[in-house]
Amino acid sequence: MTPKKIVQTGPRATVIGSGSWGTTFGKILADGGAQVTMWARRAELAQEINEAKRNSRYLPGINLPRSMAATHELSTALDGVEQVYLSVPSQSLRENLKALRPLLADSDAKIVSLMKGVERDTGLRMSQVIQQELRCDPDRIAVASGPNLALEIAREQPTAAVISSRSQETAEIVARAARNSYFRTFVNTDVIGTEFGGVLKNLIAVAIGIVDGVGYGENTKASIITRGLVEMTDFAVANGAHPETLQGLAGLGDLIATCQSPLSRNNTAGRLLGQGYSFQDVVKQMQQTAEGLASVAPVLQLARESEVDMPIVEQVKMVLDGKMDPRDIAPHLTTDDDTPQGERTNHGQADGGGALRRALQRAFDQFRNGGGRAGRD
Ligand SMILES: NC(=O)C1=CN([C@@H]2O[C@H](COP(=O)(O)OP(=O)(O)OC[C@H]3O[C@@H](n4cnc5c(N)ncnc54)[C@H](O)[C@@H]3O)[C@@H](O)[C@H]2O)C=CC1
Ligand SMILES: O=C(CO)COP(=O)(O)O
Repeated sequence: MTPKKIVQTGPRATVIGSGSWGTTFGKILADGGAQVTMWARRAELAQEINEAKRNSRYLPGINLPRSMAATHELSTALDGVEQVYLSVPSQSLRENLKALRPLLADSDAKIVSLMKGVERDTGLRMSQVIQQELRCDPDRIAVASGPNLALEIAREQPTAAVISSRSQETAEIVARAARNSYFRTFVNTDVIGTEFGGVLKNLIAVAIGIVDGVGYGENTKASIITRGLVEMTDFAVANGAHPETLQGLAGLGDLIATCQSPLSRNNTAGRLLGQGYSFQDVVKQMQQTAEGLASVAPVLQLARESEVDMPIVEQVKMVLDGKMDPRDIAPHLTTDDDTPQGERTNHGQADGGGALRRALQRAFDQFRNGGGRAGRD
């Protein structure tokens, strides 16, 4: 095949984090014409990317674009940057932002989260942590999500994603940069729904891994995926998302990809739990980030606060805590009482508008009390 000729006339983009997704996203941007610098924690990895155009630990067998540069010096990485893409484990984002902040003090660069977790101690989404730590205009912040298993995209398999920002203009600027012959980006302005889609599908993927590990078949998995989407949508809508976002790439799309693929780290972690490994053993065995494991507790806390039932996530937590034998997991069979439950796939409607009504009530209460809780949308 004739090598592609790509002219790097696009924006100067820096990716913070050279793991599997950060490096893949750097390739997406470079193949779309951006001038890409990767920041890596380890000097040896920066050197490997620069000299061999490889990241052998995270993307074995993948040739990276010749134009892609890398450094382990943050100040070099951020010099003159127009777009900053963040791809570190969610629990380490805040500490990384503290180092970035002085270097971006005079910058109006767009800041894009590629991450799919919530902060364990605060329950905040990544865009909220960015806004807090960089103290920047939320219109400069975007998030990327969708069915985006890194290795498939690094192999240039055709894929779609969504870029979301409160500002349509920012979403479009980022979507134009993060687009090439094998990667297509759509836009929306529902940041809450887009971020929660990515967080919640990880938890459902852990559940699917567990039942897979136990040896249950397709009926069980399809039941959990379908009920999982209801659970994801109820939760996201109660926390301010638009239900249609959860039917899109960042919700259903990512749920399908993550629940089906052995490449998924969340799915893999679940499978190990289902095979009988303890939570501690699973954490030791995982070579890469499985965000779902850290997001379970804060998501359940938010669910309690917003009065949303999450039987699947509850049972995942019980398995993680060693309080439920994986063979007993059957979250789709959970019901509050003996009365047959409505299927409720039209969120905020068939339950008498419960989730929607509760979200409106909360907004009204916050308004009456003179504003929302700090840091939340
Ligand atoms: N891998 C994938 O297919 C996709 C991953 N994501 C999300 O991207 C985010 C990053 O995940 P991956 O790149 O897959 O993880 P990974 O485990 O492949 O790489 C994580 C990177 O962060 C670095 N790192 C670890 N701790 C750090 C710290 N304290 N400070 C700075 N850097 C640190 C590691 O050295 C590594 O380079 C996660 O939120 C994940 O959910 C989103 C879409 C696809
Ligand atoms: O987010 C992903 C695919 O869209 C990657 O999923 P895992 O983090 O489970 O590998």
